[in-house]
Amino acid sequence: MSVMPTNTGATAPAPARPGTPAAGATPSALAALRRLKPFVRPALPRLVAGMLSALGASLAALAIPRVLQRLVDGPLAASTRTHDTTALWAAIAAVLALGLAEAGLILVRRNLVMLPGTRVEADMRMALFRHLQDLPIAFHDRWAGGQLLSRSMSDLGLLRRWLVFGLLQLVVSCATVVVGVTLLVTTTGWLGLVYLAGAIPVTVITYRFSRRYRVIARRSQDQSGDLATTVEESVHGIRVLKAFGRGRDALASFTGQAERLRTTELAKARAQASVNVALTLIPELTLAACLVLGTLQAHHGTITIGALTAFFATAAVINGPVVDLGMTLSMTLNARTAVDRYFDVLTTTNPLTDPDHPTEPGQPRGHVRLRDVTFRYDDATTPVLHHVDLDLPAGTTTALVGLTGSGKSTLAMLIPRLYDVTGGTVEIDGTDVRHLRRADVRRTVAVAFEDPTLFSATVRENVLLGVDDTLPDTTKNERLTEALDVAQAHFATRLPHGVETRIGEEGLSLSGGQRQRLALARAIAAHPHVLVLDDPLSALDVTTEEAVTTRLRQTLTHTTTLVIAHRPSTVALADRVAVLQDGRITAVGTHSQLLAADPHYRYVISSLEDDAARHGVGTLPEPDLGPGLAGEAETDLHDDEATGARL
Ligand SMILES: Nc1ncnc2c1ncn2[C@@H]1O[C@H](COP(=O)(O)OP(=O)(O)OP(=O)(O)O)[C@@H](O)[C@H]1O
Repeated sequence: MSVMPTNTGATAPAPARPGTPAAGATPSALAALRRLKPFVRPALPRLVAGMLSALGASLAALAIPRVLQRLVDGPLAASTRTHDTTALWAAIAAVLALGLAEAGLILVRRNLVMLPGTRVEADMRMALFRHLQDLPIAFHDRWAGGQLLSRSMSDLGLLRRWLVFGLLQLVVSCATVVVGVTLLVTTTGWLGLVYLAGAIPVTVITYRFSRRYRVIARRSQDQSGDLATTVEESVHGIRVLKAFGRGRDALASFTGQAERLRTTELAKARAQASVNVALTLIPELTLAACLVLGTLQAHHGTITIGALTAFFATAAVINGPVVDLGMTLSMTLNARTAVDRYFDVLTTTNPLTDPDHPTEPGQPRGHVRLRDVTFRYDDATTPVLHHVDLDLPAGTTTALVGLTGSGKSTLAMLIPRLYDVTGGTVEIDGTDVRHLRRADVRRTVAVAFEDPTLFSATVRENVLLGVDDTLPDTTKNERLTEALDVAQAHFATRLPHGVETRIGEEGLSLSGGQRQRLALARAIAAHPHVLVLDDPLSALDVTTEEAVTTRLRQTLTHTTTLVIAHRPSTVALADRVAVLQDGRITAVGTHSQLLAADPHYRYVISSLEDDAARHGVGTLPEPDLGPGLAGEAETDLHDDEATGARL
């Protein structure tokens, strides 16, 4: 059994992932180039100067055969009679000067294009990262991390190499071939036309190659992205794979993907090799035909020996770019695929944007209201939340309780507008969150998730992530100390460098409970008016949880808090409890009221208690249910169990 994802892109042309056009649907090469304009424009002067240097170098190379022709037909022929070598030395000096000019111009070209190439790459990378930060969670739900990684790293690397080398090579090669062939045709007539005839098969072959190679290049770059995703997921989930002894499966799956990529790379190399053979053979065969014709012409005196020498010297200069055309073309097609893949992401529009005319937030109080809220995930057919009405008065703490999959986390994510509702409204202090700037909403609402993400940064930087940068250091320090204290994260001060200790990638060097407490501290340090806690204490032991709960209760007096409770003891934080059942709020009240009146709540709490008892973590003290109610709860539990609705 394979535990690793199998990516369809490995065997077929680019799969039509959401937001990923298939290879055939990509824009024309010219349109693809036009998309680069905003990034390339600042670098254009240097790129053009580099291109002119390269053209100059190429013209110098093409001028050498002309000098040779004059040398052979003039001074060289004369010197055999007069023994005067002055003109010979002058011609040698001219060839040397042209050779030096060519080398110098190549050096200038390299220096000119290196800087703008790296600039364009860096700018495009930053633009992509900025866009990824801006795109909503719904986008990130759909896109695999490895695909985004390969687009921002290897694709942009390909593009840079093409800009600093491939593009110039392409332009210079075309110019060299056009100027060279024109020279051949105008100076040698029929001989030049025979050489030009070689262009017909070259054009047909390169056209076919381009069509074929484009598809393979897209497949290869998509497969690299899939492979990067697999590496990322398996490194991320290395503990699970090891714990379940699934290393071999992971390796087998990875090997399969790597093999498919290898097959694609081989197909690429084969396509390139066959075009290279053709592009080497055709000019050579053409030259052989020209040699026969040229020799005959020289024999009949219709062409001078100097002109024939110049013809072959010029043809040798043209042959270089023609032979390299396969490589230049494949570089261009790889870059074009990279551009397509890059813009697949960059042109993904963000439906979750700031309004054109945002409402200016007044003095925030933290009153949250969900009115008739319905929500459906993009890729789902049915809504997760149905006509949810929930009022969270300012300064109150509400626990959200429900069976697994009932939609608690989804509801919580609507408050900071991580998703937009599909129906109804989420309001903060009477204003629809969609009418506020996202920055204003996120300044008002802080979130701590069950699965805490910590960044490769110091404890201080992680905890102060949501704190206004412009605040004075003393205020920031106070916030840090208070947040660590409330979250019972005092361990942070005992780390080797205290709060300045860098914590490993995603905080992996810390325990689950320690990471959770730092994530909680981060939410508290932001001093939000609304705090959303998605089961933030699940990894804590009973004693620590109790200490955190006590401190939170003291601190949250002025904060509107919605806490998702997976453990009965977390419910103790709340003034009141809202019950979510299959995406509907079915009851709101105090813990005791609900225990007394709501069978589903009793079932949920009893399930949570079972779960907590199994894991040896906190339960709520038994409230006075009154005669008969405890038994009722038990009956309901059995009823629910009978229907299979088990937590
Ligand atoms: N990104 C997503 N795309 C599509 N469906 C999703 C997505 N996230 C969650 N769901 C679905 O929405 C439903 C509610 O999920 P949600 O995570 O909100 O439930 P929950 O009550 O928080 O569950 P739990 O207690 O297990 O955390 C589930 O059926 C889930 O499969």
